[in-house]
Amino acid sequence: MMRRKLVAGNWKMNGSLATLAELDAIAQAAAAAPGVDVAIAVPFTLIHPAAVRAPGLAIGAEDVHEAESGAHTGCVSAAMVREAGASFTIAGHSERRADQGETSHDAWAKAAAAHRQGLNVILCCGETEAERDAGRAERVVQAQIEKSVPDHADGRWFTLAYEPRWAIGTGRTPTLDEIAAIHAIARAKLRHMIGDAADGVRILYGGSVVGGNAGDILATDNVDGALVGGASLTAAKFVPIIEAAARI
Ligand SMILES: O=C(CO)COP(=O)(O)O
Repeated sequence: MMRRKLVAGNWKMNGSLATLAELDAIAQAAAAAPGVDVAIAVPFTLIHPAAVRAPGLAIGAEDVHEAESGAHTGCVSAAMVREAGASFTIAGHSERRADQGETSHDAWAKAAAAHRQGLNVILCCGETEAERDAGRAERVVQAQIEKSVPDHADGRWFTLAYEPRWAIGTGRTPTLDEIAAIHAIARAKLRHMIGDAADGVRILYGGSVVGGNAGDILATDNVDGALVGGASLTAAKFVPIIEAAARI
């Protein structure tokens, strides 16, 4: 099955109204790459101005609360980010697992809540360095997928991102064979859970993706795109990744 490549940025807790100017050149590059989908998740406060500034890009949230509304001080619902202009959200990012103690079950509940509001979802999984060193990477990822992928997930709204924690922000990446191995296992696990719909689900790789390694990573079996942190913050770094995807 042919899956369109998706290059997604994740600004994390970075960016400001001033840096939204980066979106202009990113939107231009996206328009010049009609075969590639381009998306950027930004802090809640930037969703609306980003969506207004770059209507040609998919703008998303980095997290949503699992409840629809209520007494959850400081939290933001899927309906709120959708109203602000988000078309998708990330769920289960490893930084939220580490910093906020989120579990795979939480990620599942957030993904389901986002889908109920019509948002697309990029759900993250990935092992720690200790888990990889102990030879447990495959089992950890399988267990995370088992617990966090909603039953009715399909490629129209659901994307999986494999982000080994030790590769995030470190400049270190797994080998292409290691990436291919985890992505194949993730695809098989999805197939076991959601059947043929698994063939339509994009599986992104994330962790130290930059212009220089994007071409090789994006050409790896079962890698349908990238989830990019640091290199998504400026057009100068992000556009070469979009261009690499367009050449595949
Ligand atoms: O966590 C990531 C994207 O969600 C990856 O971050 P870096 O690209 O900065 O390693």
